[in-house]
Amino acid sequence: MDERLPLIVVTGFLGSGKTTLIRRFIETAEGGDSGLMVNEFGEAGVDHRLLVHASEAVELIDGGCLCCARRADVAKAMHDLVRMAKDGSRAGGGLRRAILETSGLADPAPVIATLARDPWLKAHVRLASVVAVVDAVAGLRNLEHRPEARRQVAIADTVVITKGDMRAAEPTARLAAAVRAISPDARILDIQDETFRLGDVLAGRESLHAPPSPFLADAPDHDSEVSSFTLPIEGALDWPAFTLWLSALLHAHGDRILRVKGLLRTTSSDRPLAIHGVQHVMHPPTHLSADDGGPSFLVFIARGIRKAEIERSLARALDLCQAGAGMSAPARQAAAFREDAAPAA
Ligand SMILES: Nc1nc2c(ncn2[C@@H]2O[C@H](COP(=O)(O)OP(=O)(O)OP(=O)(O)O)[C@@H](O)[C@H]2O)c(=O)[nH]1
Repeated sequence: MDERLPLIVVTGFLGSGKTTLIRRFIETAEGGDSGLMVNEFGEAGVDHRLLVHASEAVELIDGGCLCCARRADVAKAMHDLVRMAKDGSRAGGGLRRAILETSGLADPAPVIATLARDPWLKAHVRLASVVAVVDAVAGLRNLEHRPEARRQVAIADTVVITKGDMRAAEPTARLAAAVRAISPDARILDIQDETFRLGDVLAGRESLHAPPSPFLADAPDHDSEVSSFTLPIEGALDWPAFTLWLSALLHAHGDRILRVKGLLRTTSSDRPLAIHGVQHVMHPPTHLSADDGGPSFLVFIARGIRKAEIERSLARALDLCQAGAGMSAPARQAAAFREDAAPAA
């Protein structure tokens, strides 16, 4: 019997639903004994703080994209989880699997190749599955326009389609055809399907994956115009004004704002809110189960938009609202941002 710790790599484009899928699994009886490694593209980790509420064994690999600078950090996090699995030091017993969530812009192939090259890890870890998450709202566009999204699907043995419940969702058959064109052998599952079981995807019971071919392990060619910045937020935000501003901003500029997320203290709740915007869509916010005392901030991953411009636009929107300029002021402010932010021709 193979005694090595199963590793499940979960990849997928920005905002496709990776953390949500993992979180749902680790909250089940079957998924509780999972060790997690989370890599985020931005400077500040949001997923990590969301997952830490559900699992004790979470390693954050922050401050950069996994496929470039952080491979040594993944190897170290993996070492830690293997030790935890073996010595049973974790309250509640040892770990039965490790799950690695890559950043939404990562090419998972170099990381997998790194793990395969480390003799100690090779002896202790078995790559059980590479799961790519594709969302039914932005997925087709991402597969068409984003090389990172295509690479993530190309290396996956399992592709999970999310967000089929949303009004703007594309039909599953169209998504499946786009996935098959890239990865003809991948198993394609839709979380809306009543036969869908999280354990079939994330439990790592069997090894599905063939090792990635060496050419996939070449250095990825990132879109150098994509950058990430963090806006620290002092005090409690005026929630109605903020949501109007953010919805209008995504509506007008979602083609350049690939992802926005954050943990915020607001006037509407005594617990921090996790907010998620994915391109043009703002998802409903969720509450952290308690205030963990961590900082309040917004993270943007965007193309051709500067931090100072967003900062100015938000500050003006909130000021206008405080000055009693009416609730449409924040939205007007966000929409007007197009002229402010348009890159010089
Ligand atoms: N309606 C709906 N919303 C979903 C589904 N899956 C995820 N979401 C929402 O989509 C938003 C982004 O989900 P995440 O799980 O944070 O996505 P992610 O891929 O981890 O994001 P990054 O780590 O930033 O790349 C959140 O608001 C989720 O609640 C789904 O199947 N249906």
